[in-house]
Amino acid sequence: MSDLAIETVGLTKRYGDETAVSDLSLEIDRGTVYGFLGPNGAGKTTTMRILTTLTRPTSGSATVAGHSIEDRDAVTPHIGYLPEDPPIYDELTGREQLEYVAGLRDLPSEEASERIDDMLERFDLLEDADKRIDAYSKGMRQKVGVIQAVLHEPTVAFLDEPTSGLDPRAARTMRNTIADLADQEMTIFLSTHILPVVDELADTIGVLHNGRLVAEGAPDTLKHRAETGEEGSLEDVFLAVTDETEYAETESEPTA
Ligand SMILES: Nc1ncnc2c1ncn2[C@@H]1O[C@H](COP(=O)(O)OP(=O)(O)OP(=O)(O)O)[C@@H](O)[C@H]1O
Repeated sequence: MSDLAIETVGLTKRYGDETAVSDLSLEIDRGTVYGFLGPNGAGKTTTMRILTTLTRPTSGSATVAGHSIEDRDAVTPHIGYLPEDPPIYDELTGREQLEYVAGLRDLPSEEASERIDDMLERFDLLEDADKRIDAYSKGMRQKVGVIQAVLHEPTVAFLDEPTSGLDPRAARTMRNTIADLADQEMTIFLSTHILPVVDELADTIGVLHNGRLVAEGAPDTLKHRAETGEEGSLEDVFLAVTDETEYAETESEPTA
C-alpha cells in the first residue's frame, strides 16, 4: 500500500468561468499533519469537498487512503470530515448524536460507548452529554462535530477550522487531541486561518491562493524561505505568498 494518505494530480474544479481549484498536486504522507492555508475564497473548502467525495473535480485525479475519489464507497469508511458547519441534529443529545454517528460507521456498541465517553471526557462535555444539542453553545457543538469526525478512527481526518468557537482551554485540548491522533498514525488535513495552530501542529504546510498551491514546505523551511534567507513568521510568509501585487508568478513553484 502507498505511504501516501492523500495524493492529488492536477486537481481542478471550475464553477462556470470561476476556477476554484487549479491544477493542484499534493503528496501527503500517512500519519502527518498537513496545514492547509489560504485567504478567503482560495479554494480550501472546495479541495476538501473533492477529497471527501462530496463534489467531483472538473479534471485531475486523487486518491485518499489509497482509494480513488471516484469510488465514494471505498473512500468514505477511511475518512472523517469536520466541515465549517458540522451536520448535527439539534433534537438529539450530544451522546445520542455520537451514538448515531457510531451506528452509521458500524462501530460495535461497546467500543463506541468507550470511545464516546473517552472523547466527551477529554473535551469536558461529559456533564452535558445528555442535554439536547439545541441547548449547546457554539463551542460545545464544535466539540461534538470534531468528535464525530474522528470517532471511527479514520485513516484521514479533514478538519476545517477545528478550534472555531472554542475557548482557550478547549482550543488547547483540540490541539493536543490532533497531535495525539497524528501520533496514532491518523493523517490530519487541517485547514485554519489561525496560523499559530498550524505552526505548532503541521509537519507540512501548503498555501493555496486563487486555487493554486503557491508555497509548500515544513513550517521552519517556509519561515526561513520568506525573507531571502532571514527568518520570518508564518504570518509574514502567508502575506508574502498571497500578495497579489508583490508575488510574481515565477516564484510560485512549491518548494516541497
Ligand atoms: N458551489 C459553488 N458555486 C460557485 N462557486 C463556488 C462554489 N463553491 C465555491 N465557489 C467559489 O470557489 C472559490 C473557492 O471557494 P472556497 O469555499 O473553496 O474557498 P475557501 O478557501 O474555503 O474560503 P474561506 O477561507 O472563505 O472558507 C470562491 O471564489 C467561491 O466563490
